[in-house]
Amino acid sequence: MPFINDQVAANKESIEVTNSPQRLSRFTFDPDSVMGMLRQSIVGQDEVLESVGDLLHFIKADIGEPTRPLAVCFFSGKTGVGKTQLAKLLAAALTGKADGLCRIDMNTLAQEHYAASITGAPPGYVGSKDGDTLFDKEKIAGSYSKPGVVLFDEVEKANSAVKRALLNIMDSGYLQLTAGNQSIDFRNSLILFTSNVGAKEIQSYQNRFDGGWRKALGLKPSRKKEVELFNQNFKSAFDPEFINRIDYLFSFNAITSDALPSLLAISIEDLKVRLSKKSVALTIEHEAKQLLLSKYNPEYGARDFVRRIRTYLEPRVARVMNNHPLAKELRVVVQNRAVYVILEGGLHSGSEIKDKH
Ligand SMILES: Nc1ncnc2c1ncn2[C@@H]1O[C@H](COP(=O)(O)OP(=O)(O)OP(=O)(O)O)[C@@H](O)[C@H]1O
Repeated sequence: MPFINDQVAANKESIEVTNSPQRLSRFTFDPDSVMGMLRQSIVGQDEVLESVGDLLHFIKADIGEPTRPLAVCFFSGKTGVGKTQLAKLLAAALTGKADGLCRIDMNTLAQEHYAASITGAPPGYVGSKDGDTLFDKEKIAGSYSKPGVVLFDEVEKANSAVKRALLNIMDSGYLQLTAGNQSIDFRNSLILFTSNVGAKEIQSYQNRFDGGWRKALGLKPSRKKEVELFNQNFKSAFDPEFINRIDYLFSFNAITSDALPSLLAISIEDLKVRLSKKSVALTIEHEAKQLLLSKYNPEYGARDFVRRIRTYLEPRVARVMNNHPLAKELRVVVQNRAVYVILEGGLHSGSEIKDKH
């Protein structure tokens, strides 16, 4: 069965708009504003975002099957490329709450006996009467005007009992707890899975182009071969029953150096917002940005870059703030190939933090 995103792409040309009475969706989110926010926050994933736009319009129009979740999406890609970040931002935008996402880490459910935490304890066990599970029912249910959003992280690590429970959710929009007297309704939920499946194999294929004769000849990894590698690993990690119930497949790109300036800009903006709450303004000179950009190893994804910026820059800013409690404006500069945080106006003495890297 083709994925919905393929079908949408194929049908785009042929869909005709007819004059009809005004239709008001029960959902209050505006797909275009959500997309605007996502484009400002997620970098290097243009194809993914394009399909997210389709997904949002599909949900807003409320034309899905009423006996299934609103949509089932699978986010694939290597570590630290924005899968969880996109899930969190989507959840915040759709639910209107910063912590709107119900997140289940499948890694912790890898062993058979932990399956009870997803399906509820079997009769006779602790928790069986209450139907205790890892699910947050309110976040899953959402409300009449807001979808619920559920993320199953690292789904390939779930054991087969948990995967069977997931099939039920994807199929009928319900999870019957083992206790028997309770169920969880996912029919108003957007279901997201994340997985690193195939990422290692794609990375080692790409690494072959980093040196040797392939590099000398200017050869680049082929996208077709990468898709092939993903499909092989995807099919061996998941049963056809599972794959057939996925509506949207989002394949996240590795973060390349082209995306770094935008990623740096997002990190700086984020820091500035936090500093503004302490009445401090921050300016970062161009040379300092260039030096920060040079500290990236693409192997570890955007997460590594963002973490480096935080652990490199933020303690230096913090130290100057603590030493100068009245300082209102700070500047990040480069001198002798080292980053310094100084008080605006060049009050160097006692205000510099020397680059230790
Ligand atoms: N494409 C991106 N655009 C903007 N920020 C990103 C992107 N990718 C990663 N980040 C940053 O890196 C952090 C980690 O990314 P995220 O948690 O989304 O990784 P992931 O793809 O889910 O990886 P994993 O499979 O290891 O969970 C995010 O909190 C965010 O700050």
